[in-house]
Amino acid sequence: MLYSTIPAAEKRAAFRAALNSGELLRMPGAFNPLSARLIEEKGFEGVYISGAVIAADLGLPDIGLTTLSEVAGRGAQIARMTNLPTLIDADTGFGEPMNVARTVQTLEDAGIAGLHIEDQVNPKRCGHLDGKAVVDADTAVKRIRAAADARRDPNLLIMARTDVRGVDGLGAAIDRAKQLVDAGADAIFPEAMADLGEFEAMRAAVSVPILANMTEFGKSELFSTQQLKDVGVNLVIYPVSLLRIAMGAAERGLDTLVAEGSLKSEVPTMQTRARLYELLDYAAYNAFDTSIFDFDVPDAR
Ligand SMILES: C[C@](O)(C(=O)O)[C@H](CC(=O)O)C(=O)O
Ligand SMILES: [Mg+2]
Repeated sequence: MLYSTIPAAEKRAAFRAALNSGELLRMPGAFNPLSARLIEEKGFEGVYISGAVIAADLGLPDIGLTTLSEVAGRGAQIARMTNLPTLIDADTGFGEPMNVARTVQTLEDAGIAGLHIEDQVNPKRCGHLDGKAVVDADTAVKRIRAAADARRDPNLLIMARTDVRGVDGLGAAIDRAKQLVDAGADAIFPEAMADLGEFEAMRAAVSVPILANMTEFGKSELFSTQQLKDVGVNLVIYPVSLLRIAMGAAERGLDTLVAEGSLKSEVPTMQTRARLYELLDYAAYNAFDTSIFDFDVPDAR
């Protein structure tokens, strides 16, 4: 009931320990707060909070239109739903290095366990699209340094994402990743890797944990968890997958309603009321209520 029972600092410490365990952490993207609950219940190790999903949820393309307040607000709503660590997409950090510092503190206050900041220029775009541009090394390093210096909880994970692979190739992406680690990045998100060999090369080049982005309809093939584990990837995200699944189902349901005039044939595909209430832990709220009002006052009548 009321969800997360673990303070943010403990989630961050657990996230750090898990990242160093040698296991592959699987973090599907929660497309709303309740889905974080589902992710936890199904046995995943963490919850990802995608910038593309937050933007799409607001009916916006993922080109840096969302604000820090919107992202932190949604991040807090999702983080409070789960005892798992959450990793949030902080895009380019919402401005200059000073803004990045504020972003880090705001997301820390939102109860997030880790965040990633990328080296694209503003306006940014999805890392799997063509025509991206990146900032120079000096600016990218300043963003990460500002982020690392700003956190108050040393366990807040600062992950540097580099989009250089899609612009200047793998060699340049590896050089950039090394600079970002030297600047204080605790982990590297190499965006738009072409194949497993590229992940392997990145793994060999840096000493910190690395992330694989298994977003559909992108530049990377959808590798299995075993394949990613075998090349030494530490964390895998499925950022937009649950949104795509849910929106696909919503669209099919609406088509059925139009075609058949009722949703009767869709009912077997729906989450039942009982299952929804189970996820919400509805029964516990009833019990809580009872414990408040179930008392005996002999002289009250
Ligand atoms: C990971 C990502 O940054 C996101 O916002 O979820 C996106 C995902 C996507 O658009 O498929 C990305 O740039 O890869
Ligand atoms: Mg993003």
